[in-house]
Amino acid sequence: MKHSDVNVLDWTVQGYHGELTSAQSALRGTTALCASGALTFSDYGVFVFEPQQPSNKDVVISCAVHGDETAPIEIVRDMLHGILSGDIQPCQRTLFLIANPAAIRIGKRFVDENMNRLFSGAHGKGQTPEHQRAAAMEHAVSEFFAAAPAGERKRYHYDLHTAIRDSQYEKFAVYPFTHGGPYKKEQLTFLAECGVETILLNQAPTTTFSYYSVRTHNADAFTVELGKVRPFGENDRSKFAAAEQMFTRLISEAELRLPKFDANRTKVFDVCRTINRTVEDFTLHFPDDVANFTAFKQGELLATDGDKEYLVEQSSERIIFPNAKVALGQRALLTVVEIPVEQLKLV
Ligand SMILES: O=C(O)CCC(=O)N[C@@H](CCC(=O)O)C(=O)O
Ligand SMILES: [Zn+2]
Repeated sequence: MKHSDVNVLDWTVQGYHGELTSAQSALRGTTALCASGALTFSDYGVFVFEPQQPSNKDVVISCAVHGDETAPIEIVRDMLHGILSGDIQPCQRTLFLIANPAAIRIGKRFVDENMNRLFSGAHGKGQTPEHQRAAAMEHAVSEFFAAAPAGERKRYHYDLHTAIRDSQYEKFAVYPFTHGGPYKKEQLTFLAECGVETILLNQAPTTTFSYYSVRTHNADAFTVELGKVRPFGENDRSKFAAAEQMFTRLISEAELRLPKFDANRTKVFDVCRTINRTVEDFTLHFPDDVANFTAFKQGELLATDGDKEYLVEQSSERIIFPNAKVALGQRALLTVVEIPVEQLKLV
């Protein structure tokens, strides 16, 4: 059986669940020779492209940390099929990850635990398949970066998601905590070229996949939100065309030429509060159809966590990622305020 005969997404989900024929499962650990290099099917949901010619970038593109966020899964699937068919000819080392096949199978955000709270060691505290898979994803990233040729290299990780709600800014990215380090104009420009012109600055360490790659591997890494969660086949791919094109260019061009940084292109929001759910009796005091980045008036009640009331503290405080159903101890809501790009330490 040839690698190009399989649908990499079906192969991943069925292989993870032990449902492949022996001919299909025999592809695990094998390599397909492609137009510009070799694509190894390292494991279910783990695909490593090594170019024939030396490159200077190591790029990780991941999807399905949340299993119902299908647009990124379609993008990764189609990029892999493009590489196998020769339509995409990468010249940069690239690791593609389909992170949570079990959650894809049931069409849910997760099975037992939110995988995007299990990185940077958090997976060591539990035994669910999601804990194990988060560890496996970290291992795949570590092996990939460790296997790079010697010399000066640039590491990137784009962890692709879609949001549960509508958003006033359809596409946005989370810039993980930099520990005081500068923000990169090149990355803000790359994201803007992807159509991602809204950035959220996280101001604390987290257990997300993107923060893991920043902190552990010194990569430029982002959680990239490409619109709203929809079932497979219902995504309007024209909305992500710029992002797909830029990810393809990133891995296919020896030197990606970007326009000059333009501070006016990007809106930047700083996280001002993280509101956690600590008790069963947690309520959000606004409707489910209130979009991400909606601004509230000072003094308005946002949430109650048992007896504790969370009121809007600042004018123009906006909400993002509200979810009253998160597990106890987890983030149920962030509030953000817009800040001028000029306020950032930029390099
Ligand atoms: O729409 C939502 O409420 C959640 C969308 C989502 O999965 N967002 C990520 C953000 C990760 C980060 O902060 O870098 C998540 O909640 O895991
Ligand atoms: Zn997500």
